[in-house]
Amino acid sequence: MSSRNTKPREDKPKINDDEVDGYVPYVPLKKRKQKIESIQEKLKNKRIYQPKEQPDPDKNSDNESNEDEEDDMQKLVGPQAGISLIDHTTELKRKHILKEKTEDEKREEEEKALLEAMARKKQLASASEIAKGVEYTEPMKTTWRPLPRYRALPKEIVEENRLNWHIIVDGQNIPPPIPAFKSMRFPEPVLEYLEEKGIVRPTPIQMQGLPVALSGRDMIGIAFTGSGKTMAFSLPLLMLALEEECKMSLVKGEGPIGIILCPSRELARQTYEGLCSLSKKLEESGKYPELRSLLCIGGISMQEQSYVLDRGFHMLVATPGRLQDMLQKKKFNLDLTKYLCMDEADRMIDMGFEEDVRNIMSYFKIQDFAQSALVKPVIVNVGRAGAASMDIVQSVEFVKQEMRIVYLLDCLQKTAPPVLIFAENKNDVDDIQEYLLLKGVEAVAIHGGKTQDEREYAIKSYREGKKDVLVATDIASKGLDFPQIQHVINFDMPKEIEDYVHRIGRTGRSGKTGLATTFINQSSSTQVLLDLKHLLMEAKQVVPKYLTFIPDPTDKYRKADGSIDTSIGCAFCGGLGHRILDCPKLEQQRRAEMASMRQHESSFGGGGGGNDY
Ligand SMILES: Nc1ncnc2c1ncn2[C@@H]1O[C@H](COP(=O)(O)OP(=O)(O)OP(=O)(O)O)[C@@H](O)[C@H]1O
Repeated sequence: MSSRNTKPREDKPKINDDEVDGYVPYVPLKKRKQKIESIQEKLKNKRIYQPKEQPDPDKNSDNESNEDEEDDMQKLVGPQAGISLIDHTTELKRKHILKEKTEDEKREEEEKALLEAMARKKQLASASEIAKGVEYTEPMKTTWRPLPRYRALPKEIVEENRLNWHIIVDGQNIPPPIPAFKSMRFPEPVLEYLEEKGIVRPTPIQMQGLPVALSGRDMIGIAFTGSGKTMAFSLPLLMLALEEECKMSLVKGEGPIGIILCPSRELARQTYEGLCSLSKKLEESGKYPELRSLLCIGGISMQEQSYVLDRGFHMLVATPGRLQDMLQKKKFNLDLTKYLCMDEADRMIDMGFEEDVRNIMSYFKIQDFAQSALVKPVIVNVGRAGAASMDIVQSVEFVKQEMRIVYLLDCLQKTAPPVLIFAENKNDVDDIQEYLLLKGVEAVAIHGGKTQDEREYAIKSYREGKKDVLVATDIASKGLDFPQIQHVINFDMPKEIEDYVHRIGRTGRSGKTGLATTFINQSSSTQVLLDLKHLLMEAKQVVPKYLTFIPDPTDKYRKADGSIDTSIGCAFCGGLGHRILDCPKLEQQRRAEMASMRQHESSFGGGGGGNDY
């Protein structure tokens, strides 16, 4: 009989009480606990990069015929066929192919087909590697391994610990979560650095993500904003760089050992600075060698970093466009590169960097490197992708368009500084800053129209507490970590709920609470307001009346007890107020793809120019 049956369930995981004592786990989403298995199942279908399915030699002929059907489906739909998946599904409906099924079954099947086709399309294998037919099937080897006492933990205890920390995993031979940095075998200076930063215990994504990445396994990490993902991918890179440098010192023309790709310059700089501080700490101890990092983003010249380039460098933090440019110019190569991390990978693809990322992949030569971006990947999920942090109080207010700027001043009184104000367009950002300056508020602003120097000045002075308010477009919403932001004000509701989650996620970080105020009015799109309503419900926040009056198409998915299965939402964009089949973002992407195909056809078609063999 298991101990679970004989004594009351313990809140604390069973590993080592010294290590976990006092650990306060993340506030759970109630449903997740109850539905852990069903979520795991859904995770497999989520819109994340999935490895190419390996052919199964044991497959029987039935399966083969299924595969044929799937292949046929692939040929029939998608951009290459010129028929969208949505149109294809509509056509299927028209032909009554799904006639015998219940409404729910039909919807599930349609969603599944859509997701599977998308996952196939999303593989990030480099074109040239595919052409060469190179296949990598084994994960990278590192010398790191969990301490013997963790390796010896029985499977049931490991699973129970994951459950208690709300960690969901998927994949083969996954290392156990480890609840203490010390037990992860980091060098003493790294532990000191973490302690100085107030980072005493790993967050759940770090407990599980670090052992996975340190073991050299490919990983897809999903966790909500502000939960410490940066450390989860920076520390393994640092350790790999250290291992390689200790084996053989890097010289001019060598490196990087690993790359972190970021969707914005600001995020890249923040991650780069973190790596530099960690390396400095190691070197200053006198026990470890110098590890060099290079920042490769638009707006800064490589000349400035000639010291690093002249000596070879271990770690590279870059934005995709600039990295591709540097590779083309042969400023460095990826011959020694073993580690690639894409921070906010889905964002990067959304922002149109997919082609750049594919090109970057084609510069990898190391045999052990992934052919399709991921080999036997481990999925680590802590919190629904796209869920808001439970440490944020979300206030949504109906404010007329023309009243917003004046009302901002009242809003600023709600908390002490620092305050971050988001607006969708650059002109609004400029107007708000100007207005606040006139009213004597110390405000700085950033948006894509500002020079790199202006952007850096704004971020630096705000981060150092010299300015009370930062006004920004979404440029500052992704991953930027400002200490202690008290209040985020959304001057407008962003077009997508994902952006809303990123924006408000600038507060309520590292276990602290924060406030987010959002102005809504008739100009906000109905779709995003519905998503917002469901997000507020999920996070147990007050739902303003205005939102409850909007006709809600998800009512049809409501169960007998009145509740909605909020753990599902849209599997494409994460919005809870609609399903994937009605996803506006997917529709937008489909249009963009069709437009780009037409453009492609018109630039290549009919020219009779011959092939470039
Ligand atoms: N284990 C920890 N304990 C306490 N604070 C931590 C811990 N790990 C990271 N932090 C701090 O929490 C803050 C947020 O971390 P980070 O920026 O990595 O979050 P994130 O998950 O990447 O968020 P986002 O999704 O917004 O990018 C940082 O200031 C970081 O120093």
